[in-house]
Amino acid sequence: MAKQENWIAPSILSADFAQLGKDVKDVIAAGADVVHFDVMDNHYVPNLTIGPLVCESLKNFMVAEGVNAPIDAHLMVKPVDRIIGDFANAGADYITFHPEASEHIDGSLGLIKNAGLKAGLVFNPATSLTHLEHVMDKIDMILIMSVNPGFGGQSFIDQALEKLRQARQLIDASGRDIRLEIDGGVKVENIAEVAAAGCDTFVSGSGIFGKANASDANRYDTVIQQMRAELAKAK
Ligand SMILES: O=C(CO)[C@H](O)[C@H](O)COP(=O)(O)O
Ligand SMILES: [Fe+2]
Repeated sequence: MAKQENWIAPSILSADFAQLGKDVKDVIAAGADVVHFDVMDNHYVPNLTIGPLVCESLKNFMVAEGVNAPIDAHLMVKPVDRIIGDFANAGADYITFHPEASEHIDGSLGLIKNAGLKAGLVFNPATSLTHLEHVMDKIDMILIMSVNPGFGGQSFIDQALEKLRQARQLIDASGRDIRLEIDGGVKVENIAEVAAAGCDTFVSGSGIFGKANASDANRYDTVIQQMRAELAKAK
């Protein structure tokens, strides 16, 4: 299956939570495609973020303001099953989870698919892609972590590039429309290399919402245009 259109997915982990709706509206208006919504439980990962209530408020705000972008809920929650329905009701469009956080990967994927959402598996730097073997027919997204999950602002782990290439081969062999997403340490400087490895969905938190862009009046337009220009080079 040919690579899908490139999507830039700002991670709201690095947004200003005191003005989350405004930050999301501005970043989508600046040309981003997807809202990457990081959910951390202080158990599966050593950090605590936001849950379904915030997802629902954000979705309602987006609908009211005409902000048209899918919400990509990255669940770093163990066990994951109980919270899946809450995120489906809260307006998430994609739900991805980590194989280590599910007792029955096929069952958890089924909960997401039966709720009418797109489903994906997330692979930490040391997690094998073999978890995909028997569930490729239920997957809409593969998310490769290029940092260990838990925090924004970490450095990109280069081994993720080889994993992206392997995942791209699996997607091509499946003949299905499966998005290949990267998460962690993605910036203007390395996005072209990531795209060349087969990625089509680029999460970036600190690279978009970071300090460098905080004081700029066109703060998100500039960085997203630069990312698009780099992606065009990678074609
Ligand atoms: O899932 C995550 C961390 O677990 C975040 O999505 C990720 O770290 C994005 O932040 P940054 O682009 O700053 O690395
Ligand atoms: Fe994430």
